[in-house]
Amino acid sequence: MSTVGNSTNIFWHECAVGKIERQKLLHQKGCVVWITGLSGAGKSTLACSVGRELHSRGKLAYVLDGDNLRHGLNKDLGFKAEDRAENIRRVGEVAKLFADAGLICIASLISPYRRDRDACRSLLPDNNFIEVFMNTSLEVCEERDAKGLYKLARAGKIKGFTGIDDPYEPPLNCEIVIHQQKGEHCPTPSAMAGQVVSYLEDKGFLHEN
Ligand SMILES: Nc1ncnc2c1ncn2[C@@H]1O[C@H](COP(=O)(O)OS(=O)(=O)O)[C@@H](OP(=O)(O)O)[C@H]1O
Ligand SMILES: Nc1ncnc2c1ncn2[C@@H]1O[C@H](COP(=O)(O)OP(=O)(O)O)[C@@H](O)[C@H]1O
Repeated sequence: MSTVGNSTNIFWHECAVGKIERQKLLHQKGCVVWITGLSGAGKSTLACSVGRELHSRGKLAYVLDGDNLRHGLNKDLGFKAEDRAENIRRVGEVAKLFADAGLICIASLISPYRRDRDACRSLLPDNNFIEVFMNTSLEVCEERDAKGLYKLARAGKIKGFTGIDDPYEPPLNCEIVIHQQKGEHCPTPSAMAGQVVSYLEDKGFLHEN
C-alpha cells in the first residue's frame, strides 16, 4: 500500500501479460522517440515521416503531436511555464504507457525546458528514450512561418512565443541531432526519417530480441 502524490492507500496490480510478451507479439521493442525543437523546426514533418517509414516496415508506431494533444488531453493548458511543464509531464506519462504497450511512440513537442525533457527520460528504462533535437535555426523557422505565428509574435500579438520572448533550452546530450541552418543543405523529410529509423535499427528496437 502506498501514497503517490494526492493518491492515498493505493496498490500496484501486476498483469500476467507483460511488456516482453507484447514485444514478442509485435516483433519490436517499445521505446519513445522524443522530438524537440522550435515551432516550425520540422518536428511534425519528421514524426509523420518516421511513422510512415516504420509502418511500411511492418512496425507499430504512434505519433503524439503537441499541437494535436492540445485539442484534447491538454486543452486545459496554455503556454506559461507551469502549463508547458504539465503538458510535457502528461505526454511523457502517456508515451511511457505506449512504450510499455510495445509501440514505438514518437512524441513531437517544442518541449522547451531541459528539466521537463529529462524528467520524461527518467520515466523510461535505460536507452528507451531517444531524444531527437531538430536543430533548425530561428532564422529558418521564422522564414518558413508556416502558421504565421512568428509574424504575430514579432508584432506583439502573441506573448511568450518560444524563441521570440520565451526561452528554448537545447539538449546538451541527446541521441540524434538534425541540423537545418540557413544557407546549408537541408535534408529532406525522408532523409531525416532515415537517420532516426537507422538509429532504431542499430539499437535493436525493430526486432524482438
Ligand atoms: N506561445 C507559444 N509558443 C510556442 N508555440 C505556440 C505558442 N502559442 C501557440 N503555439 C502553437 O502551439 C504548438 C506547440 O505546442 P507544444 O505542446 O508542442 O508546446 S510546448 O511543448 O508545451 O512548449 C506550436 O506548434 P508547432 O509549430 O508544431 O511547434 C504552435 O503552433
Ligand atoms: N526537411 C524539410 N525541408 C524543407 N521544409 C521542411 C522540412 N521539414 C519541415 N519543413 C517545412 O517546415 C514547415 C514546418 O514544419 P513542421 O513539421 O510543421 O514543424 P513543427 O512541427 O516543428 O512546427 C512546414 O511548412 C514543413 O513543410
